[in-house]
Amino acid sequence: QVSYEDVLAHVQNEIPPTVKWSPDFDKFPYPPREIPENDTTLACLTMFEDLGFITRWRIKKETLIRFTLMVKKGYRNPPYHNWMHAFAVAHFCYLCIKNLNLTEYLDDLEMFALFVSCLGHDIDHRGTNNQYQVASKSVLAALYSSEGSVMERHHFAQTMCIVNTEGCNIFENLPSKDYTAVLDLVRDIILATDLAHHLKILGNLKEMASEGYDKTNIKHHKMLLCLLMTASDLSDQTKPWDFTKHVAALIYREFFSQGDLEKALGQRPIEMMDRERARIPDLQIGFLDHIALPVYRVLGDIFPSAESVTNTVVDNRRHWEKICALIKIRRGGSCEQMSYDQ
Ligand SMILES: COc1ccc(Cl)c(-c2nnc3c(C)nc4ccc(C(=O)NCC(C)C)cc4n23)c1
Ligand SMILES: [Mg+2]
Ligand SMILES: [Zn+2]
Repeated sequence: QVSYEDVLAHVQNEIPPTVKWSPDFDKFPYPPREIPENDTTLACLTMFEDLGFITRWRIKKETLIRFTLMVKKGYRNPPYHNWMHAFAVAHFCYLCIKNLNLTEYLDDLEMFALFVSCLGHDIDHRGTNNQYQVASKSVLAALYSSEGSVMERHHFAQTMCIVNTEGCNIFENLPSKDYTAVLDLVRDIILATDLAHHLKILGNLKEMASEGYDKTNIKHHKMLLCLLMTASDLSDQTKPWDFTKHVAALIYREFFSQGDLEKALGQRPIEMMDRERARIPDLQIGFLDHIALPVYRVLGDIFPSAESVTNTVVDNRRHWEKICALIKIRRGGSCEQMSYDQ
C-alpha cells in the first residue's frame, strides 16, 4: 500500500517525467497496465503535470495527491472494474490529449473535466451491472433506478464526495463559473459511460464525423467528450493482443460471477454472463463489431492520426477469428468454451 507520506516525500523532489515510466509512455501502443499498481498514483501525477493541468488550474500538489489516493481507495477489487481499469482509462485519455491535438477541438476546461472523469468514472463498482442492481433490489437501484444509469449515477456521486472532502478538492482554485461548469461536465461525462447512452448517440456521432466536426458547435463538444470517454473506457481493445486477451479473461470472470449470483437469486443469466453457455470468442467478436469497432472508426474519421488505434482493434478481432476457426477444426461446430493462448 502506498501512503500519502510516501507519495508526498517522492514528489517533494519532483513529479516523475514521462520517460521515467517509459520512453513510449505518451504513445498509443503503450500498455498502462504494465505499470505496477503501487506506482500508478505517481504516474497519475506525471499525467496531470505533463498535461499542464497543475499550473493551468492552480492545483496544490498535496491536494492532488490526496485526491488521487482517495479515488484509488474508492475502487473495490472485482476482476475487471477496479483501480487499474480506471488508471488505464485515464491513460488513454491522456494519450488522446497528447496525440490528437485536442486543443483544436475542445476547451481547456473540457479536457481537464474529461481526464478527471476517467479517474472517477467507475468508483465503487461492485463487479455487477445496472440490470443486476435492479434484479437484486440493491440500495443503488433504490436510489437511482427511476432515472436509469444506476451505477454511473453512483460513480458520479462518489466522485463528488471526494471533491467535497477536506483537502481533496482539486477544483478549489478554479474561478467560480469554471467551478460550476467543471462539475456539470464531470456529471455529463460519467453518465455518458453507460453503454446504453453510447448506443443511443452512436448515430449522431457518425453524423458528426461525416458532416465534419464544428468547433463552434457546443453539441459537437458534448458528443466528442462522450466519444472520447467511451473510447478511453474500451481502450484495452487498442493494445497488443497479449494485453487484450488477458483483459477478456478478467471481464468474463466478472460476468460469470454475476451470472452465478443471478442463478443464486433463482434467475437465469443472459448467455454472456452464464459460464455454462457463454462462447467467449463469439461474444468478443460481437462486442468488437457492434460496440468497440464503431467507436474507433468514428474516432479515426474525426482524427486521422487515430487510425493506427483502429488498426490494432481490427488486428485483435483477427486473433478472435483465428481462435474461432481453431475451435471449429478441433471440435467441429461452433466455438465452444476452451482455453486459448494463441
Ligand atoms: C463502456 O461501458 C462498459 C461497461 C461494462 C463493460 Cl464490461 C464494458 C466493456 N469493456 N470492455 C469490454 C469487453 C472487452 N467486452 C464486453 C462485452 C460485453 C459488454 C456489455 O456490457 N454488453 C452489454 C450490451 C448491452 C452492450 C461489455 C464489454 N466490455 C464497457
Ligand atoms: Mg462503468
Ligand atoms: Zn469503465
